[in-house]
Order: sequence, then C-alpha cells, then structure tokens
Amino acid sequence: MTDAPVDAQVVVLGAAGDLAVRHLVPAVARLAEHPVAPLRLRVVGVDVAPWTTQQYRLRARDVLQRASPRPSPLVVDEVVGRLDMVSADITRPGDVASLLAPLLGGRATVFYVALPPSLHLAALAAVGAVGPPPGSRIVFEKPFGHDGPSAARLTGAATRVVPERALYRVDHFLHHPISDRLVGLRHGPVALEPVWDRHHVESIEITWDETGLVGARAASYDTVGALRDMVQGHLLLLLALVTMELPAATDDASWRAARLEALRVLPTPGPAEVAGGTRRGRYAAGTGPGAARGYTEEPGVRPTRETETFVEVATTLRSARWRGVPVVLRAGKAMQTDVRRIRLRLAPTVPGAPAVVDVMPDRVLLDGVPWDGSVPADHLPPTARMLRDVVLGRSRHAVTDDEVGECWRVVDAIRSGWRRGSPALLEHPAGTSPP
Ligand SMILES: O=C1O[C@H](COP(=O)(O)O)[C@@H](O)[C@H](O)[C@H]1O
Repeated sequence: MTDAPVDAQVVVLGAAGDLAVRHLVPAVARLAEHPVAPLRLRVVGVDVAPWTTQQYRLRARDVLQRASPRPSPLVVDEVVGRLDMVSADITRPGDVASLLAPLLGGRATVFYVALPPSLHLAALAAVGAVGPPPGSRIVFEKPFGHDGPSAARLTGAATRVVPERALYRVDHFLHHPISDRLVGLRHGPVALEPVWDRHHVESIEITWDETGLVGARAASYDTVGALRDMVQGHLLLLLALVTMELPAATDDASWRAARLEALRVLPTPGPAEVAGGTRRGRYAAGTGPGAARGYTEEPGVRPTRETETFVEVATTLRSARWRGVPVVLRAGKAMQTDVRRIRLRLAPTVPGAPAVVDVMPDRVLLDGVPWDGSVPADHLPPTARMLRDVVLGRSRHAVTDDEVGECWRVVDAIRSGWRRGSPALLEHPAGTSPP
C-alpha cells in the first residue's frame, strides 16, 4: 500500500551549481516516485546565475532524462513543474528576501545551502532576512567551517536564525547504505556485537581510495584538501559508527549522543604523533590513461598551498571497549584502485567469527564471502535519503555542533602538526598508491 504523498517546500541556495542540479534534482524525483512513502517537494532555486524558472526547468528536465534509473515521463513532468527560480545575489540579503519571501507563503521550508563554505555566513544572513517560517530547517553540507573556531562561529550565526534542532549538518556517508550495513552487522542476524571490542578486534581500517582525479572541482578542493574533505567530513564519523556504544533507546537524540561520545574519546594527536602517525601526499603526473596530469596542473590549483590529495591517519583507541586497538583512516585521489571499505581484523582465536570483516558501500564480506543481511529496503541513493530525513525532521544522521567540534579537534591538531613541516608532503604518480 502506498501512503498519501507528503508535501513539503525546499529552497536550494546555490541551485544552479553543478552538484546541486546533478544530485538534488534526481533525489527529488526518486522521492516523488517512492513506491511506499512518496514525497512531493516544491523546490525554489536561488542563485546568482541569471536563470529564469524556464531555464531551471529545462536544465532539470535534461538531468532527469539522463538520470539512472530514469524517472517515468509523468514524474519528470511533475517534478519539473514544481520548480521555481529566483535569480539573486546571496550576498545581498535584502534582494533575496524581497524576491523569495513572497514565494514561500509562510510555510515551513527546508533551506538547503548548496554553496561553498565561503558563502555559508552570507547564506545565513539571507535566510535570516527572509525570516524562516516556523518549522523551517537549514541544511549545510560539509565542510562545516574550515576549522574548529570557524565552525563554532557558523553555529553561532545559524542559531540566531533557527534553533540548533533545526540545523542539519549533513554527511551523506551517514545516509549511505554502508552505515546501515555496519549497524546491521553489529546487531543483525550475524550479531557480531559480542566480539565488537578490544578483546577480539585487532585493528580497524577505513579506506576511501578513489582512482578519479580532482578535476573540475580543483579550485575549491585546493582550499580544503583530503584531510578536511574526507577525514573531517566523513571518515571520523564512520569511525564513530564503528566504535560507538549502540544506544539502548532508538530515538535520534540517543543515537547522536552515542556517536558524540565515540568522537570525544578519540585522542588529540600531539606534534610527535602527527609526525609519526600521519602521511600526506598529492598526485603528480602519472602514465596510465587519464592520469597524465598532476594535481598542480589541475585548473585553479595554487601549487604553493601544498594541498594534500592523499591522507593517512593512524591512531590508537583509548575507550574502555577499544583501548589499544589501532586504527588507520585513509583517503586519496588518483589512487591505483578504487577501495571504499571499513575493515575489521579479528583475532584468529575467536571461534565461529570471521577473521576479516569488510563493510563496503554495496556489500559486506565476511572472510571474503558476501553476506547479504542488511541491504536497506528502499534502495534510495544517499542524497535522497538525506533529503527525506530532513524533510521529515529525522535528525539521527545529522551531525551536531558538538560532533563537528570533536572532528575539528582532531583535524586541527593534525593540521597544526603539518604546519611545522612534519611529515613532509610526498608526491606519487597518479594511478599509483603512495608507498
Ligand atoms: O563528499 C565527498 O565524497 C566523495 C566520495 O564519496 P563517494 O560516495 O563517491 O564514495 C569524494 O570524492 C569527495 O571528494 C568528497 O567531497
């Protein structure tokens, strides 16, 4: 049986941006055609680009017609017909407010900030000038701030516009099936929870190696780098999901509190730990197909910035459950092979338990053998799941200000060590993984 569609309103700030069009519009269509619980979203795009509603609709139609899976022509017409566009400069809050406020009709609205971090404060000023109707929410993609203090300032500015509970700092990895699989493994049918501790697990590795280069994103990536893009934004939160105590209560607040506690107990690395326990690198021109370009030749890159495209962070856990267990987090672009994986190695002495548990976006392997016990039922892509959660006010996967602060605590300490020059930034040919 299909539920009646739920209607909601979303304003996308930065709607003409490539990622906003390519990810959000298909997500809106996937939610519209959900077989059980459809969502009917009216979307108002705001962008400095001089797009008319007509142009926004044409662009969206084009994206939907190329989407995989392709929505039905009926859904394409419906979704496109519910798009409106406001062309306004986000740094001029008065202009945004005068054009946007009349379109909202005083209805609760999800304001989705799809803008680079440098415009996040401007976006908040614009939403403040619009005057978010009661029940509205604001969504920020990562990175939230560029370090701990800037994240705290952003939270301060945001909570002058909406309460903290209406702020959704989203990390699409938490909406990813990999997160469900991980939790499913702990307390699902194979129930590894009894061996999920320092007595049984010998090491934890979280690896996000990508063969793709930075490419068209280089100008903005250059101000962020792999540590902030991947470790701060995603991998520490995945680590928290691996190591947290599963809360007895199933409500969102208990879940977020458990994740926070897992982050809180992560050690802050001092200069010696940074020098000895982290690696940073970037790709130089390689030889394989599509790898003939080094990072510094990417458009918009300033070579003197020493931006890393590869990062590895080794640490040792210290909570009661995990004390002494080594962890390695690693992410890189232009690597030899694509590896997206959470790997736990168990002591060989655990009777009946696998020696290697691999949790990946599309499957779980126990000692290399596929295990299929935790595939999410709706098969929605992470962006669609995230949008649905925000619209329905489900905050389990939204990152709190405290969690963001803990992630920055670790990352800021690493950056501070790197600023002292140790370890040095190493180059590796694109298409090969650093030694
Ligand atoms: O958010 C990000 O994630 C992607 C990797 O995510 P995936 O779902 O494609 O595996 C990464 O390429 C990007 O740099 C980062 O910003």
